[in-house]
Amino acid sequence: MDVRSSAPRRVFERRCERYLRRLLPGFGSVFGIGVLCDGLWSQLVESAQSPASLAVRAGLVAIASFGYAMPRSGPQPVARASFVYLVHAAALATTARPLADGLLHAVPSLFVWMAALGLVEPRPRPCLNILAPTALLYAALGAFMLPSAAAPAIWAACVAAPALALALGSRLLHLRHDLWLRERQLLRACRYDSLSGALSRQYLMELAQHDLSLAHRHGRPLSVAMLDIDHFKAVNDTYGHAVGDAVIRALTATCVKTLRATDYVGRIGGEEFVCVLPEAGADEAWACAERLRDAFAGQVIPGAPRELRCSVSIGLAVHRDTQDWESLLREADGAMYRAKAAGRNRVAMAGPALAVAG
Ligand SMILES: Nc1nc2c(ncn2[C@@H]2O[C@H](COP(=O)(O)OP(=O)(O)OP(=O)(O)O)[C@@H](O)[C@H]2O)c(=O)[nH]1
Repeated sequence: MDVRSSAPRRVFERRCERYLRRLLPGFGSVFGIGVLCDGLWSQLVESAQSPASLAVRAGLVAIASFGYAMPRSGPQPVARASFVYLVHAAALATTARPLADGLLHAVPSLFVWMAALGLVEPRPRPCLNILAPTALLYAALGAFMLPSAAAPAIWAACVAAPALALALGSRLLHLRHDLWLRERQLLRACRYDSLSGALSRQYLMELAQHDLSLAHRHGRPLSVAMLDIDHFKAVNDTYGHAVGDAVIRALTATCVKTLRATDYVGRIGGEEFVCVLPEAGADEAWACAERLRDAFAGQVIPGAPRELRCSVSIGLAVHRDTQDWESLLREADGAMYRAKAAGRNRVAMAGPALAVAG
């Protein structure tokens, strides 16, 4: 199966954008240091290099730093990277003035920096958008400053460097996309139960603990419902496990349909589910549980050889000030067992004044 085609491309694109934004300061400053070192080297090796040229370079490197040292809220990273490349390319071109064939001296450095962009921005279009102004600048400089015999060398470099960046980028993009897909699959396998699509026990606990801390902090209500399918073993024994699985899926679907968008459901055991209802006090939780119980009891299980309806027993617990998640869950579990003992297909509320209804 080629999972690549089914992946939401925009999410991956946004991730690439964030990646470029994160790497730009490091990459830009290394580029700037490289440009300065290149200037120093030129001055040491070629005494003709005027100190003024080095000063101009340093000034341009400082200007380029606005492109990568800007706050995150600044312009788009592709525009900033393009600016950094163009200004650094102009800094490299300053060797063109004092040195004979100075422009040709700058080309190898520029070639390396242009080709290296593929490692930072592997997406073809943004990569070309960043490199195009720089390549055009050098092609134009070559046309104006070099004899016609030397200019084609610069033009070849201006085509070959972006081509190399694209080739590097395309390989990297492929690897990163594959890695990203695998990461998503792994995350999905950890967070969701494969049979029902409900949250996994682990992920439900993480979310619930977070929501419980918020409820604590802001003095808001939060309720937990523990659900257990009634006589599930008999369903399995009578109709087989495939129908049992359909019952599990039907209960999840009922929860998803019945709960509010801010509520969530997880499967924490074979036929046991937990619903977390943030912002719901006792009355709202009770109404929600009754709605859910009623909806499930009225649902015909798909795939059963004859008309089959199942029921669920629900235990409710409402969070109090100092309560932790484990004890809240224990209370909901205790209430659910009382709902079973009272005859099943009913809702029970934990607490000193025990209420059971169905
Ligand atoms: N089909 C299916 N069955 C499962 C799954 N996980 C657990 N079970 C079965 O769920 C049944 C649980 O039965 P019990 O705990 O005895 O409870 P019950 O029959 O629902 O009885 P009460 O809870 O007292 O109403 C067992 O037969 C398990 O084999 C699953 O993923 N699919």
